[in-house]
Amino acid sequence: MKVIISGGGTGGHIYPAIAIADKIKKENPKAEILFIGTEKGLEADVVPKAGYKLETITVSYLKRKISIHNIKSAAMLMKGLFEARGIIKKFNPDIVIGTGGFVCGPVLFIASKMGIRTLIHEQNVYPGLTNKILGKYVDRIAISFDEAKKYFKEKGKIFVSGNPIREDFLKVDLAKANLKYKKSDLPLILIVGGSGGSLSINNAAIELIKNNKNSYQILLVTGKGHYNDVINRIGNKTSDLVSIKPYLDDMPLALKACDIIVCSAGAISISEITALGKPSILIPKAYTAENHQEYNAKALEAQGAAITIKEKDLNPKLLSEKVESLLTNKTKLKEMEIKSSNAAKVNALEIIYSEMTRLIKG
Ligand SMILES: CC(=O)N[C@H]1[C@@H](OP(=O)(O)OP(=O)(O)OC[C@H]2O[C@@H](n3ccc(=O)[nH]c3=O)[C@H](O)[C@@H]2O)O[C@H](CO)[C@@H](O)[C@@H]1O
Repeated sequence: MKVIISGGGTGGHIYPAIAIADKIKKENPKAEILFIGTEKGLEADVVPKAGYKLETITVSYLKRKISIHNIKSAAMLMKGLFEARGIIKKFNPDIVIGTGGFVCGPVLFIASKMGIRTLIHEQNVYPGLTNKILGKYVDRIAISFDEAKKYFKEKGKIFVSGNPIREDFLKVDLAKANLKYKKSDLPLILIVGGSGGSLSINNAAIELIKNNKNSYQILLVTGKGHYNDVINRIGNKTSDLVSIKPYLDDMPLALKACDIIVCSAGAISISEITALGKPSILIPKAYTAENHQEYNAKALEAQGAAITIKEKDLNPKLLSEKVESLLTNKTKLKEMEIKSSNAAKVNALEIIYSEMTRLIKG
């Protein structure tokens, strides 16, 4: 079996792609897998580290309105289409899978025109622009939430899979996780603003760190682009109970070790949080397309597994109150853990794998 997988830009698109690749390899160790991404996206770092070959193409994002930017992007798109065609022709895959991000546009479009089987996966309730356009051309559309159905015209191609997450999250060892991330018996608060970090979450976390009365540990993951600024602003106003990292390559260990996670509301982060049954304080990023992170967060809050703070309401005092009120109410924390586990959907990989094999055979 030969498979091309394309997905890029942010972790929310790349990690589902890696999870699908790992599943294919597990079921079919002889399968050949090639990733197509861009040089600048997070995939350029993460995909080779996961042990997969990555080819890159030229790509630029489209704005949702007509603009000069879009004319330039169209020229780059033509180049990207040409490059994608060359890579696909040479590799000769049985199927091409897309997990979102602009890079998927030319790859999946040209693959469909070349008569190759195609499948896309959408992680959010509100689909990304690339996937909405691709819906017309691909053979199958995997969605994670029933509500996403209404945004695609091609109803007959849709199936609900849920979000695929890396198997490491499902088999992570607690003792190993604690050894790596817990420095004492105090509760651990993991703070992370998705794969790119979040300025407003970092701002609130800096104050939390400066004012921490040594009642809990903090692991702040800033995002690579924010790290130096955060370190400069905190200076020496920190303690042994605080750890600050730009990015974690072993998120399953950190998530397993934490008692509460404070996080933006990306769809893949939420799937990982529920897979490990963690209570969360979710701060949806306000500028995401159609405010989709707020929908993600509200859905989990409605199930009693999370507390949501809107980005515009976020301040260090409010965050600190929410963290402390959870830590002092063990019954509520336990309840949230159970409800978080109940919200988990962990068979997405089986569903996607069986659909893709059916598609290849058919
Ligand atoms: C700003 C924006 O538009 N973000 C979108 C993007 O987000 P983003 O990439 O932030 O998405 P998520 O929060 O869903 O996923 C982040 C992924 O990166 C991993 N991770 C993160 C930090 C780290 O240090 N190490 C690490 O491994 C997480 O474990 C997770 O697998 O894609 C998601 C899925 O389409 C969307 O729901 C998000 O709204």
